[in-house]
Amino acid sequence: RAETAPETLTDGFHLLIDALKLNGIETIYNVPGIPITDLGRYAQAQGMRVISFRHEQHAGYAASVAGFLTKMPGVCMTVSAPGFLNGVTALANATTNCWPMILISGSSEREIVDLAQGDYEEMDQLAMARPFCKAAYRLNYAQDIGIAVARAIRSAVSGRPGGVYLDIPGAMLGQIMDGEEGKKSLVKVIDPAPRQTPSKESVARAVNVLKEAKRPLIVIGKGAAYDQSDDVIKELVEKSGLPFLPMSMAKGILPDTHPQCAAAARSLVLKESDAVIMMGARINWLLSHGKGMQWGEPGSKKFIQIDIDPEEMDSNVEIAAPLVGDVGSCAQALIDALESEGIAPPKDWLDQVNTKATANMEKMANKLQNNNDPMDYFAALGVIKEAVNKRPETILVNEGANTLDMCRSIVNIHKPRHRIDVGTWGVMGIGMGAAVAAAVETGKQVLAVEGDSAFGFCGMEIETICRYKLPVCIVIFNNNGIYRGDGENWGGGDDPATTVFVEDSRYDMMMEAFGGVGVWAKNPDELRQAIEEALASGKPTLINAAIDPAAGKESGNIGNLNPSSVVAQA
Ligand SMILES: Cc1ncc(Cc2csc(CCOP(=O)(O)OP(=O)(O)O)c2C)c(N)n1
Ligand SMILES: [Mg+2]
Repeated sequence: RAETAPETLTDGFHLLIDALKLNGIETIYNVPGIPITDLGRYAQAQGMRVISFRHEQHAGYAASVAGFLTKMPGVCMTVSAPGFLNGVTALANATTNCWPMILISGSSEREIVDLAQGDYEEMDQLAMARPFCKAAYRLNYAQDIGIAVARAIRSAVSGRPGGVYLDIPGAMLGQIMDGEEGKKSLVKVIDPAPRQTPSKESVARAVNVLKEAKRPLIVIGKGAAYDQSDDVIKELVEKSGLPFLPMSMAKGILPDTHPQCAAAARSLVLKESDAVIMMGARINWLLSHGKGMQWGEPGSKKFIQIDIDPEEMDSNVEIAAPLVGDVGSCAQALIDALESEGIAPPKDWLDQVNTKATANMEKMANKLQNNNDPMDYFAALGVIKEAVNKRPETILVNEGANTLDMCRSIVNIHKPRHRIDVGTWGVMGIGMGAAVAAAVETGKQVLAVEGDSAFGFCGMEIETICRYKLPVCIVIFNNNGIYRGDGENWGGGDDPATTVFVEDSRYDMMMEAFGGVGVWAKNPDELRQAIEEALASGKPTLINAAIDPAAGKESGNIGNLNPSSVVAQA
């Protein structure tokens, strides 16, 4: 009797993994649990990297940062209901930052959810996800997995990137189908984020604005960093001769030490410029909505805005020349048009900016060299600055208030996408997920500069960092409290409710508990030594840098966003 070949079968578990791998997705950031634990095991068995965290919010932050770094959607996988909800913060943050990620959550069967019959971790997750993401899909049948994953990838990366939710009821994973049929059902996405070129008229309009400008400026946003058109952006900046102002996560597309970098003369260029090219940068709260005294007289400048989303135009201020398209295509179109128009670089203006920037940098340099005891932010950041200048390949992760604001303006970045921070929302707790993703996706050394309060949002993930032996050096700026230590209650007195932080918390001992290197650094020399050893060894390290609790300002540079009470002042 001829042996009949055993029928090859596949199932939802394996089709989902095959669909992700077919589209070049090799990593899953997750917290295992019912009903997705086996999905993670099978993914590992099929050669995927499955990085398991202690909390889904940080797995989600890692997935979103992976999206920012790779232009492919980072994948976060969670259990139902509470695990899903923990992931939604990261999904919403990804959508706000325009970073591509896919949150895949196990869920309950529809017939139980729709009759609210009280399933294990029951929730109508698809409905809950919709307000916080770009697109949300549910998979009911294994044969739809190919097209669903394709749609999720395309939704995440096409146009303005963002978060996508994919709901997978547990039973669907167990559905079987013929192996060959299964293979045929898979879809490899073709050109998921097509280049979008601006119209000729829009380019001509922008060039006309630049022709009349005496003091033009380019503001480069994280959307430009995401686009990975680094060479074209550099060419546009250098051929046009314009000063450029990099937003926080756009630092490094051109090095902060570039002669046209206006970061150290930010107030001058925002106030005095008469034409501003916004390149992948939204005119939102981070730029005071384009209004107020920092922008000079109302109506004193014309905006050219490069954005992939036409609806971003006029969101806050009138845009004289909208350029709709991806950053690379728009920058190239401007280079070609400027060349044919022969517009001369604004030399006097650039000299004026340079003079101001140089003077400001000299003033700052003097502040960085101090041995105040206790150590202050300036001295500690002077050490961080040196370390990154010495190893420009290091990826800097940064969060906090003073720790964030001062690090952003003091520590130079020399390479694109080598600074990852709190993004558009200013979210605390992004640090450890970002550090894991940066290390996993790039293989590079990561230096995470954390406020002590910010670290508190994600500190348990140091166990994840140690478990995977990732090259991450965490420096906690420990001023014993949120914002500026806790002057009013510092030392706490007797009432524990008013003592926000323990004086001299020993975060370094936490790291030792998980097999990492822990150091308590109380002055710049100890900090320098500890960082040097960590970056040389690549070992997971946590340096607890003691910072003067009286240093810094409440809420760093954004205290003015706080509402004030008239009654309280009465
Ligand atoms: C999820 C979330 N919850 C609260 C907040 C509000 C906040 C902004 S900055 C910050 C902590 C600042 O203290 P830290 O010690 O990190 O830094 P430093 O000034 O150097 O002492 C908080 C709590 C935000 N942004 N996100
Ligand atoms: Mg603090």
